Amino acid sequence: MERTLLQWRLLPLLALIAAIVSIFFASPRSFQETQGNNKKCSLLPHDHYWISSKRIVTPDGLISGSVEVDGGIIVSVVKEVDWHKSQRSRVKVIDYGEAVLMPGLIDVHAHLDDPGRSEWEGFPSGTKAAAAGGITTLVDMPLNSCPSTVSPETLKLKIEAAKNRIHVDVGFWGGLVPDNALNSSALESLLDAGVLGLKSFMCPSGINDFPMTNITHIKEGLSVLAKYRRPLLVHAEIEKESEIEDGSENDPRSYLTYLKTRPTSWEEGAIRNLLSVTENTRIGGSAEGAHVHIVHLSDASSSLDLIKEAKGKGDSVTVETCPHYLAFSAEEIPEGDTRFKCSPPIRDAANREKLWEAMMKGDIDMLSSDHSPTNPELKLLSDGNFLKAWGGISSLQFVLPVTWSYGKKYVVTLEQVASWWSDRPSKLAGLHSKGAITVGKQADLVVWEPEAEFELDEEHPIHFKHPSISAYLGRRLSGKVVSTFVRGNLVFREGKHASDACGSLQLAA
Ligand SMILES: NC(=O)N[C@H]1NC(=O)NC1=O
Ligand SMILES: [Zn+2]
Ligand SMILES: [Zn+2]
Repeated sequence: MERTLLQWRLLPLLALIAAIVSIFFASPRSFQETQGNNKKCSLLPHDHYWISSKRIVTPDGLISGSVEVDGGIIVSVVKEVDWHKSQRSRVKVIDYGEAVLMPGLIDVHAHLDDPGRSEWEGFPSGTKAAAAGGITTLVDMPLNSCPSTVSPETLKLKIEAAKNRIHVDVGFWGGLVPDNALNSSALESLLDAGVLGLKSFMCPSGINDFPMTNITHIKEGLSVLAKYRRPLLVHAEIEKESEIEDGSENDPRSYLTYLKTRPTSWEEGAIRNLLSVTENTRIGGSAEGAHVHIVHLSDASSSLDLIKEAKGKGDSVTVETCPHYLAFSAEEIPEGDTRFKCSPPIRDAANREKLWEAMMKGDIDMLSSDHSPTNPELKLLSDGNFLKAWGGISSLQFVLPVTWSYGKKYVVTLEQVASWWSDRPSKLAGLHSKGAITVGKQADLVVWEPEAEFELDEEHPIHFKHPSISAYLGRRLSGKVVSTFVRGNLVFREGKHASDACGSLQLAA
């Protein structure tokens, strides 16, 4: 009798003590304390936790093990064999098993069109798509928003528009245009305001307040950029006579007509011209410290050869291509299907093959989306007029599975994907606290299942604003994003976003 009574009194007491102890150890620090009083930034109520995976992509190769995140920073990376129970007993462990844990993607080339053309995309939808695609940082292009980002005042408008509306981290490129290119104090004030570098066009951009630059503008721009050690990104096409003038004699619904209006000689001519000033970026040169990055290379022949040659001579030059040039070929673009229109254009299958070879050899340094959406009406989908439709591919959410799916044939490794999408882009943009799973870096991470296949059908949730204009619709891809972490915040998990937009602005200091 006495024993039962004792049990009755002691048991609840013991249970209470156990509950208090377990609460204390399971949630080590109050979430509110550590997340700037905002519980809604993350789908995970922990600030200090471990992530385990059998496939973690680190700079030292693929490991099976665990990554410890505390306060948004990677504080340890431990191989499975070295991971002792004592290390994890006090904190949450998320075990992703066979899913791959990789640094989050850094997309250095996206047009979010905000402010001013947010009906084309906008910061909320664009960054939600990024998070759902495993992109943890993107750098927004200075054109297609209105006004273009070409001065401290117009950068300020971007910053205002992005506040509390971005779900991943966002930086900005400024525009190098004739108005500021020959005015070093104007350029300096734009760089002082925090743009990560500049972007210019060697042909008409299609946007009225973003005129093209000539080689003198570019040369002057580089001399200012040298002081800041920031890059110039260049859209390298130059208008030359084409095989057909304006296509008026030809069928505007045929992709071949459009292709003939922008031949490879446009890229080659621009790159030849551009590389006449990049010798200044060599060590000891007048623009040492500046760097030239050629965006969205399409021509894998003469244009690429010129770039390789310049690199060989010590010019500070890099080049990117985009998933659409690696996934599609001119031969397969249906008549009137303007979803595939972009510039420079998607070329033939033999060129695509050469682009992949250059990726595998390391001659092309990195990838970017060049997500350049518009209002569906401007894609002229029912007309199918390639000559009049808006040029730009919508892809932001799909770049990881597209790279993986189309790279399978070439036996692309996970380490290469991380190099093309995280390491190299972080260096280009000067985002040195990002881009790798190593101690001290920000915990920008993507968890994904390379083997999981899915169909981009009507049922697939697409977060960018106008899914109907994406050339990827209807494709079957492999590589499903499971979770995305931005500075330790779990911003996306299994189709769901954290409710608040807690991305931070990445301004150059
Ligand atoms: N203005 C703009 O976004 N242009 C982009 N679209 C495209 O296809 N190539 C570009 O440079
Ligand atoms: Zn461009
Ligand atoms: Zn672009």
